[in-house]
Amino acid sequence: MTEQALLHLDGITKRFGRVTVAKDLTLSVRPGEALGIVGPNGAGKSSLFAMISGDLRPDSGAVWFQGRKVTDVPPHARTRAGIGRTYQVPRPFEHLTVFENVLVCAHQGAALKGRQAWTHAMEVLERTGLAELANTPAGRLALLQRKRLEVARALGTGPRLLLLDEVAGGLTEPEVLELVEVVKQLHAEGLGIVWIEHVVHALVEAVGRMVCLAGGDVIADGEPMGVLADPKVRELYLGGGPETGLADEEDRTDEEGA
Ligand SMILES: Nc1ncnc2c1ncn2[C@@H]1O[C@H](COP(=O)(O)OP(=O)(O)OP(=O)(O)O)[C@@H](O)[C@H]1O
Repeated sequence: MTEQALLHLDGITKRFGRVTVAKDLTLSVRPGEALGIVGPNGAGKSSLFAMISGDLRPDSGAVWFQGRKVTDVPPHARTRAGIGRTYQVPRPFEHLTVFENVLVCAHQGAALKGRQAWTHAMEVLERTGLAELANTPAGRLALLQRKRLEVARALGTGPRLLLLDEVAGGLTEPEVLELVEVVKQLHAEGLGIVWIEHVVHALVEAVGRMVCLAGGDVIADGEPMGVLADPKVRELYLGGGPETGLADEEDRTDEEGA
């Protein structure tokens, strides 16, 4: 199982004082799979990404990537190994151009040099719809472009696994749909994707499997509409949670209000 998985989290536990963000959590992602993660605020979703990327060390348990135990491997080495991530708040080099931002990631993350790095960076800008903005300083980008650049910077590192942390947050509906198309295309190209998102209908469009986290553990795992229909998910996440944009969720609210 571990050998076949792209990513395998084996019984990881992480506590911040009294707050448990992961409780003996086990989860696998297959090569080329697109997995969506939902869960209430503070469920431990971003902390999970931090433990996968190496920004945070679990108290116990192990992180495996492509059959190799990486629990003690530092973040930059995990990036080189093929784990690329975005951050909830985009962090580009504001004074560098869009192209230069991705080029830095190609150099540092993918270890590419010279023309190879240049070509790779341009390809990434094409794939993320940023080619026309290549010479624009990152600090001048609107939100959608900043989100796209965040994805482009992660792709610049040449990942096998792409971790997307709330990249649809704050976007308009047409912008969300544009982003979904980018993610679907990346998945079609064979990239493994794990996407944390509160804009649930975007996830439903883009992923084949969904996991709901609550209290540091997986409370549902399976086909997206099945997970969203799970009574535990409805109670712990959708009940008082954010807008999902899903028709049946609106129906449910109407029924409750009737
Ligand atoms: N470095 C830290 N030190 C102390 N507490 C932390 C730290 N990082 C996260 N936490 C706490 O852990 C809990 C889980 O945070 P996390 O950001 O992982 O949740 P989340 O599911 O991503 O939430 P959201 O959906 O709001 O982004 C929160 O209560 C948070 O305050």
